[in-house]
Amino acid sequence: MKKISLLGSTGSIGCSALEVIRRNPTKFQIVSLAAGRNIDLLKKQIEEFHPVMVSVLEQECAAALKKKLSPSSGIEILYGCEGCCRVASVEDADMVISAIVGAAGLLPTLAAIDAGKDIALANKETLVMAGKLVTEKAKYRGVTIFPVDSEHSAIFQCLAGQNSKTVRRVLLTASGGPFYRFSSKQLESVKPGDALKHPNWVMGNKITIDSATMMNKGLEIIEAHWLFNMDIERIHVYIHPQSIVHSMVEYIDGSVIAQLGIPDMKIPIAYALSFPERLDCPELSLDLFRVGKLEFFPPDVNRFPCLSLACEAVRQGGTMPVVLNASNEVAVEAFLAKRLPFTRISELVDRAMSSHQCMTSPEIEDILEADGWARKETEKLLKSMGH
Ligand SMILES: NC(=O)C1=CN([C@@H]2O[C@H](COP(=O)(O)OP(=O)(O)OC[C@H]3O[C@@H](n4cnc5c(N)ncnc54)[C@H](OP(=O)(O)O)[C@@H]3O)[C@@H](O)[C@H]2O)C=CC1
Ligand SMILES: CC(=O)[C@@H](O)[C@H](O)COP(=O)(O)O
Ligand SMILES: [Mn+2]
Repeated sequence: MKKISLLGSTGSIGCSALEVIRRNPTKFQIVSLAAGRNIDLLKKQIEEFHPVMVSVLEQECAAALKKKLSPSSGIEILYGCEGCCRVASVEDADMVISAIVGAAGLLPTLAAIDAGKDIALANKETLVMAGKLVTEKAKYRGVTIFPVDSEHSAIFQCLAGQNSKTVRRVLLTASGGPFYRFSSKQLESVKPGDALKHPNWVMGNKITIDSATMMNKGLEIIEAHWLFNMDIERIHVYIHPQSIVHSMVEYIDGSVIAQLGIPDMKIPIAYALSFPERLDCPELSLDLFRVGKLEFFPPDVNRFPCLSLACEAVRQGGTMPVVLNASNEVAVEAFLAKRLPFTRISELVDRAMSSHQCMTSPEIEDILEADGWARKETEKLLKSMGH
């Protein structure tokens, strides 16, 4: 029985992970949960999975949750980043699923690694912000990071333990989002409601907007760079509107190995939880006759500049990817709040990166400082741009 701590239990990945666990009660057991503010859903999860410890975003949420639960539940209720880090390092857990959205996922994931837990990693921002630190720490602690992100799970499966020296390149697939056929002019007037309609995946709001700007693919290039120790020049993005081929690996002999499946996150989650075994999921079946065609196109970095910004951030290294990520988080929130036009998301990130004094080889304190600086700077730029 694998004991699991789940961070971000009330989110899209969190709920899919609980569905996998629900269907495999003899294989997995939840020991702790962390969420943000959705205490109604968290209460239901507590009553079903009986964790010994939970954490929520703020003290008020913890107090409200305590009132809703039976006094005899005996559960420990914590809050804030500290509470989340305790959930992530709870003694009993073998594995931590890191599925909080954004930079808030970094410290709890590091706490889990420090405590020697294997990680099922959905929170790509962790590797974008602190890839060097996280991978080095994981190696030192003997911790394995299993990718949950669908493309990285695909690459992991295509690599099948092979030495990366035998790999010529990685073909990272992207749906292109809802606007991949839009002209620059059309992109100027897209609204949050349009951008939140991903053609193939049902996901949280932040990653859905990132898919629409293609910043998601930029973040995923950085994620693949750290997970598979691969230069970004060997990571090539392919627009694949069907989201059936989740990524491919080309070997030095010319063989290309792909992983295919329906677009359902339960597949990569199940693999990360059960590796090296595979779980029986009869309902998750791919009918290629129904899919009919699989198409591949090159990305257009002129209409989707976030891809180039992400590559530039890795090339500069140090704290630049931290700024890319933080500035993007602020810009996405501003777009969702209808403060910022869609096409200005990339412009804002670009401007924040341009005004950053990049620091090489940052420690965790430097990373957090750069994150805070970028958030303030982006807010300042937003105002100076009249938003
Ligand atoms: N959704 C998907 O299919 C995929 C997601 N990912 C990645 O996985 C991560 C999660 O994405 P997704 O599930 O879509 O996001 P959601 O927005 O659906 O869920 C986010 C989760 O994080 C919690 N949360 C947010 N902020 C905090 C905080 N400060 N402290 C503690 N908990 C917090 C939320 O709590 P609450 O709702 O209670 O406030 C919620 O449980 C992201 O990094 C994303 O890029 C990667 C591949 C696919
Ligand atoms: C499900 C998943 O892994 C997402 O990251 C997804 O790939 C987003 O789709 P895009 O390819 O449109 O970014
Ligand atoms: Mn992905």
